[in-house]
Amino acid sequence: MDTTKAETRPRILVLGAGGHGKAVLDLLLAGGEWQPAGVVDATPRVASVLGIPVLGDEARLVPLRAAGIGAAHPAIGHNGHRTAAGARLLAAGFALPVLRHPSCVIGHGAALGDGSAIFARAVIGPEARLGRLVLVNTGAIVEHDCIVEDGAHIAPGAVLAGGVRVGTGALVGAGAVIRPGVTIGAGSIIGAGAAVLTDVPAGVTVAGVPAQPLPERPPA
Ligand SMILES: CC(=O)SCCNC(=O)CCNC(=O)[C@H](O)C(C)(C)COP(=O)(O)OP(=O)(O)OC[C@H]1O[C@@H](n2cnc3c(N)ncnc32)[C@H](O)[C@@H]1OP(=O)(O)O
Repeated sequence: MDTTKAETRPRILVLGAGGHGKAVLDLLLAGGEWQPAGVVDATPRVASVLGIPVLGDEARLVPLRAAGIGAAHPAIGHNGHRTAAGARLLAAGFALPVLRHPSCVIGHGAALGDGSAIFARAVIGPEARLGRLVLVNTGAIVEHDCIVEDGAHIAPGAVLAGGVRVGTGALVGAGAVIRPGVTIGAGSIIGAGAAVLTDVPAGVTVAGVPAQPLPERPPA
C-alpha cells in the first residue's frame, strides 16, 4: 500500500471488532478512499484488529466524532444488528460512506446506498441498485438491473442473475444462485449453495437445489 497516500485520506471509524469487522478492515487496508482510524466495539475483547487499535466501547463514539472523525461503518454481519448500529452511528453524527475494495467492479449506472460495502472481487452489474447498509461480500455477483434493498447481505460467491430483487434485511447465503427476475422477500434466508428458481416470500428460510423451505422443527 502507498503509505504517503494513507496519510492524506479521510479517516473512518469501524464499529465492530468481530469477524466481519476484520473483513471490513482488510477491505480498508487494501487501499481506496478511506484510512481506518480505529475500531469501537460494544464489548471490546481485543486490543487491536489487523493492527488497527480498538479504542473502546460505544461511549467513545461522540468524543471521536468531536475529535474530527467524520465517517464510520457498522461492521456487523447480522443484518438487523448492522442496521441498528448504522442508526446509532448516524445519531452520533457520522456519515456512512460506501466502502469499495479496490478489486471490485461497479457497472455503469449502478447506484450504491450509504453505508454499503463491496468486498474483494465482487461485481455489481450495470444499473443495479443497492439500498443502504447492503453487503456484497467476497466474489459475489449482483447482475444488471438487480435491486437489493436496505440491510440485505449477498454472501461470498453468491450470484444474483439479472433483474433479481432482494428484500430488506434478507440474507443470500454463500454460493447461492438466484434465477433471473426472481424476488426474495424481506428478511428471508437463502441457504448456502441453494439454487432459487421461484419467488421466495418474506420471512422464510429456503435451501437446496432446487431451493425449498426447510421443514418446520418441533418446538424445543
Ligand atoms: C464471510 C461469511 O461467512 S458471510 C456468512 C454467510 N452465511 C451463510 O452463507 C449461511 C447460510 N446459512 C445456511 O445455509 C444455514 O444452514 C441455514 C440458514 C439454511 C439453515 O440453518 P439452521 O436453521 O441452523 O438449520 P440446521 O443447520 O439445523 O439444518 C436443518 C436441516 O437443513 C439442512 N440444511 C441446512 N443448511 C442447508 C443448506 N444450505 N443446503 C441444504 N440443506 C441444508 C440440514 O442438513 C438439516 O437437515 P436434516 O434436518 O435433514 O438434518
